[in-house]
Amino acid sequence: MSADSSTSQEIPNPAVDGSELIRFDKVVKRYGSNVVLDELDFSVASGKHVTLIGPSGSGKTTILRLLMTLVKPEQGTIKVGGKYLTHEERNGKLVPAGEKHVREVRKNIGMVFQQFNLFPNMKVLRNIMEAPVTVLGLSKDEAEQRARELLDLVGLGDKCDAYPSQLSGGQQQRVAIARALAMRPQVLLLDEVTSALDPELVAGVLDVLRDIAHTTDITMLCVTHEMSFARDISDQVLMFDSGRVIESGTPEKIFTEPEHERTREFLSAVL
Ligand SMILES: Nc1ncnc2c1ncn2[C@@H]1O[C@H](COP(=O)(O)OP(=O)(O)OP(=O)(O)O)[C@@H](O)[C@H]1O
Repeated sequence: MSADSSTSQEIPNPAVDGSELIRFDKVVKRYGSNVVLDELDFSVASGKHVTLIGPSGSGKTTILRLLMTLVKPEQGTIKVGGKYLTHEERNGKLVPAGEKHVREVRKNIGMVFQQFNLFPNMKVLRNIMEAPVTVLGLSKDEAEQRARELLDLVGLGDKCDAYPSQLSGGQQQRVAIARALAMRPQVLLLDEVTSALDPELVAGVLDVLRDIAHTTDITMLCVTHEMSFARDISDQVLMFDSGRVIESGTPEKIFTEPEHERTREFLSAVL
C-alpha cells in the first residue's frame, strides 16, 4: 500500500541499498485533479549522472521540486542518502517530516534553476559564501576560500567583486552553479539550466557542467532539452511520459535504439 504523507504509518521497507542516493517509492503528486506523478518508483545510484527527458508536462521538473521540498507529495516516500526526506521515523512509525528534519536531509541537495536566482545586492563572492556561513556554520575565511576555488572552477575567478547585474546570463548561471556546489551537496539537481540563456551563452555553461561531471564524484540529476549534453554526461537516461518512467538505459541505448514508441516519437521531434 502507498504511504500517505499526511498520516503516521508502518515503515514500508527499511532496508536501504547503500549505493542508492535517491529513492522515490510510489510517489503520487497531484495538482487538483491533474495527476502529475502516478505512484512513481525510481532511484539514482550514488555518483551517477542521471538525465530525465520527456515531453513538456510529463512531470520532470516536479521530481526536482519534490526533492527540494518546494512541493510535497500526496502519497509515497522519498529518501535521500538513506534518510527519509518526506517523513521521520518515530517509534517504528513514519510520520510526516518536521521542518528541522527536512532542513537536515536537504543539506545534501544542491539545485541550479532555469533562472539564476542570485542575490542582486550581493557581490559574486558573497553570493557563494552566504549559505556555507549561515547554514553550514563555516567561518568566513573557510567559506571565502571555498568560494574562490569554485569561482576558478567555473572560470570566473576574476569576477569576485562584480554584482550579478554586471555579468552575462551565462556568467550568472556559472555563479549559481558555484553557489550550489559551495554547500558540498551529495547531489546536484539541474533544471533546464540553459533554457533562459541566449544561444551563444549556452555552450559555456554546458562546458562547465561537463567538466564537473567528468572530474568530480558528485551525483547529478538533470532535466534538460539539450540532448547532446544529456548524451555526453549521462550514465543513465530516463524517458518520462505522463508521470511514469517508460524507458531507461544508457544514452547509447536510448538515443540510438529506443524501444518504446513514445521515446522514438519524442526523440524524432527534438533531435
Ligand atoms: N504549481 C502548479 N500548479 C498546478 N499545476 C502545476 C504546477 N506545477 C506544475 N504543474 C503541472 O504539472 C504537470 C507537470 O509539470 P512539470 O513542470 O513537472 O513538467 P515537465 O516535464 O518538467 O515539463 P517541461 O519540460 O515543460 O518543463 C504539468 O501539467 C503542469 O502544468
